[in-house]
Amino acid sequence: MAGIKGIGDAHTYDGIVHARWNKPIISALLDGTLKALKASGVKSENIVIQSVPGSYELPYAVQRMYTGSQTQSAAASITGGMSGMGLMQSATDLLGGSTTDLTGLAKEVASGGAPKEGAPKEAAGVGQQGLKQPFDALIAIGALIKGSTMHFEYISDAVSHGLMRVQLDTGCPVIFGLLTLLTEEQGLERAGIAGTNGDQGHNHGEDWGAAAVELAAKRKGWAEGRFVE
Ligand SMILES: Nc1c(NC[C@H](O)[C@H](O)[C@H](O)CO)[nH]c(=O)[nH]c1=O
Ligand SMILES: CC(=O)[C@@H](O)COP(=O)(O)O
Repeated sequence: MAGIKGIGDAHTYDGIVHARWNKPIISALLDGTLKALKASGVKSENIVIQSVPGSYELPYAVQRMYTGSQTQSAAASITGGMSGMGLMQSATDLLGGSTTDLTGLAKEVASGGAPKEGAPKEAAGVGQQGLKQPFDALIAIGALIKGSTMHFEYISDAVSHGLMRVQLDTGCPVIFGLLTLLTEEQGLERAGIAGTNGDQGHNHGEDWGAAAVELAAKRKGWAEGRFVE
């Protein structure tokens, strides 16, 4: 692939779900992810952001988001669009009571950047017209910091396997934006906000956004038997 910039076109739909633990780290990672998506040409209105309490919830959330996007886009193509009905409204109606969990979670406008305190809050902007197609890629973002028990190991292992399972089961790329940290400092460095000025390290969110765009483009090519670099 000649370069990432520009390959995420106006028809690329990305879903992001982030945990709310370790908020400064998550906020920076989310900002970095959005920056990379937009730099590559993905439109803000085609990015849907959801939050969940903690990283353990990430596999379930991406799985349900993808299923919801498939249902939503199928219904939209049948009815010729669901104008006037917001994404989550229609997802709720279509998926019924079994998915009430996600519909109550916080949603943030992609252009608004970092997650704010006090989720849940009402949706605005992103996805209000409904998805015209299922997500091309999903990005799961979380920051696990090791404590003094085995909790960290169990969650890290479960989430890693869960996210892999979702992408292989659904065929939708799921970008692994889970930091498994021994210290908070490691997280600040990997979010690019370490040091006294808060600008040290490398923001891995930028890599995740770029990976999502690349996988979305390659996924489309592979589906048609086109193998380009
Ligand atoms: N300790 C951290 C958690 N813990 C919460 C779990 O992920 C989960 O939400 C809870 O067990 C309910 O199922 N989550 C993180 O993302 N980061 C942590 O450091
Ligand atoms: C990520 C974790 O599981 C961790 O923060 C939990 O801490 P602890 O093992 O001290 O309960």
